[in-house]
Amino acid sequence: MNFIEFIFQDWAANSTSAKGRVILLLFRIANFCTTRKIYYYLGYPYRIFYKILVEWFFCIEIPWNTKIGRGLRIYHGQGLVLNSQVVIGNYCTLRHCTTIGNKQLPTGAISVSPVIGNYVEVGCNACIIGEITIGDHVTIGCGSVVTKSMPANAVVAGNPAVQIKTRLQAVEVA
Ligand SMILES: CC(C)(COP(=O)(O)OP(=O)(O)OC[C@H]1O[C@@H](n2cnc3c(N)ncnc32)[C@H](O)[C@@H]1OP(=O)(O)O)[C@@H](O)C(=O)NCCC(=O)NCCS
Ligand SMILES: CC(=O)OC[C@H](N)C(=O)O
Repeated sequence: MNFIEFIFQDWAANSTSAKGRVILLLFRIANFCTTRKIYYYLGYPYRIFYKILVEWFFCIEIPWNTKIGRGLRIYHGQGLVLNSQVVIGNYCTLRHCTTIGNKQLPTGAISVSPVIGNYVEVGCNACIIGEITIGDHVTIGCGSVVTKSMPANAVVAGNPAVQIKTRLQAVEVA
């Protein structure tokens, strides 16, 4: 992927959200610094600019080096906080007031962060924390607190979040 393809890889997915497009364009320019060591050094001033603009003014924290697949969609573009160790697959959707990150373990150590599959849809006000895996095509309901791994195609909701149905069942009912 060349630079232009790299920085516009989320553009089409955010066709209904100019703000989502701008935030992810700014992120991908910073994220490009992960692709070669020379860009890590050359991109340092830009990463400071990115951090100040996106964290302080847009109130979105997506660390520059977070591993995120193509086609991420951000709806509503506020109050979103990701840990840099989070891994997100292709074509996922994140909404406002959502946190994805680590937790403190009983030993006092800090856990690793979630690994999220492809085509995962996250409702608003969700917290997804700890060493867990979210399978492909999972839907996470609004207000969910997800602390356990979830299988592919699950629709999960609640605090603590549990599987309430599969995505196929959700489609059959609709
Ligand atoms: C999780 C979700 C996808 C499920 O949708 P659905 O398949 O239509 O589910 P249903 O409405 O049939 O609900 C099934 C059960 O789960 C419960 N439930 C649904 N969403 C829930 C949620 N977010 N938290 C807790 N319980 C939830 C319902 O109350 C219902 O319980 P019941 O069987 O005791 O009556 C949806 O409710 C949701 O939360 N979507 C996120 C949307 C969002 O973020 N919108 C904001 C836009 S900005
Ligand atoms: C707040 C709201 O209903 O937003 C709708 C939007 N399409 C979304 O799914 O995020």
